[in-house]
Parts: sequence; C-alpha cells; structure tokens
Amino acid sequence: MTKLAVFDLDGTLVDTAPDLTASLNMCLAADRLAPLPVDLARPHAGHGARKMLGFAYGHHGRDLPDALADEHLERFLSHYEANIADLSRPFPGVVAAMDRLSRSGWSLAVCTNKRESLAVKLLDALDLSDRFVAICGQDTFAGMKPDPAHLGGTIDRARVPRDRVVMIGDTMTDVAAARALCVPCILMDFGHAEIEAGRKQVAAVLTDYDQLTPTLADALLEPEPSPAGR
Ligand SMILES: O=C(O)COP(=O)(O)O
Ligand SMILES: [Mg+2]
Repeated sequence: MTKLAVFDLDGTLVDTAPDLTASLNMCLAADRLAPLPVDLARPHAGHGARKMLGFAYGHHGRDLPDALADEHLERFLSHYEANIADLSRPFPGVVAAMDRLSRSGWSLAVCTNKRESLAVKLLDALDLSDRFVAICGQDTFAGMKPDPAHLGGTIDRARVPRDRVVMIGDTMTDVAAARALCVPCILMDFGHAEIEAGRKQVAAVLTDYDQLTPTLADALLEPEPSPAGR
C-alpha cells in the first residue's frame, strides 16, 4: 500500500537561509541599514519575508510601519525570485534519505508556506521537483500551515490515505499542522527555528538525515500494540 512522506521545504529540505538573508539585506540596504549575518537571520528565515523584515528592523531598533513593510515585501520577493537558488542547497543527506524512502515504497510530497510558484522554481533549480507527487504552497489551498487544509490538501493530491502519512518538518508550524490531522511528525532540529516545545509533541527528533530510514518511517505508521490483558 502506498505511503507518503510530506516534507516541509525551508529549513527541512533546503537550507534557504543564505538566499533569504541576501534578499533581506538588499531591503535593509535600500533603507541604509547594515546587513545581518546569515546566522543571526537564520532562526527567522522559516516564517515568511514579513517576519524576517520585522526581526531585522527590531534588531536595528527601528519600527517597521505596514506601508514600508509592503514596499519591502515586493522588493524582497522579486529579488528572492531572481536569485532563489544562488546559495540554497539541500541539507546534507536529504537526497539520499529520499532515495531510501522511495526505494521502500514511499511517495514524497512538499507542503511549504512558500508561495507554490517559488517552491516549484526552487525545487526545479535544484533538480528535485520530479521526486514529488505534489508540491503545495501557501497559496495552493484556502489555508496554509498550521491550517490542516494545507497538509490535508497535499495528502489528498497525493491520493494516499491519511493514516499512511508521515510529516517531516523543522518548526512548530509543521508540528501543529501534523497534529491537527493526527499525522506522525518527525522534527529536524538543525532548522531555522526554536523547537523546544515541539520535542515532546512529535514522534521523533532527528539531528541528521542519516537517521531518516525507511525502518523509522514505517514504524511510525504501525498502530500501537494494545496492552496485554485488555
Ligand atoms: O517560507 C516560509 O514562510 C516557510 O516555508 P516552509 O513552510 O517551507 O518552512
Ligand atoms: Mg520550515
């Protein structure tokens, strides 16, 4: 029977922080503000351009009024789209992990809060798109993660029953989306965001894609054995 591994994109499949930070810094330069180093921006890279801009302005002790945020957002996204895979690369070991899962009968999909067109463009540029039976972004359905409509719609597109799915993500947004659908979640802890609260809410926390094996993923689909004598 088909099984589906749904991957988050930013901070899980691909380290997009360097290109996102470059686009952020281009916006900051337009306002004569100093650039942020990637490592400072990285924890804020997985929650959309507006949040990154808000963090950067806060870091510089500046307010970011809505009108300026809107102006920057346009600037950010057009720069980002034009440079989407300059520095972004798949995380070490993730391609081999996907190969292992595919060989063991797992279908693969992407459920990302990036716009769908940007997600496809990035995955095309990295020659990864063909692996996925569905690539669903923030604008693919009516809701975006943690709204269960997003992960649910991704699963429906893949035509796999919901109890045959595992989600792999890096933030509480992914954890919440998976929990809303009772889908087991694997949390990668090298991602962009603080995940302390999520550790207790997921099936596994991995520090390395070498740990993402078909054995682990298969085990998450098996029902808990019922306690003896009940
Ligand atoms: O772009 C974002 O806001 C986050 O994207 P992700 O859902 O792939 O982590
Ligand atoms: Mg992410």
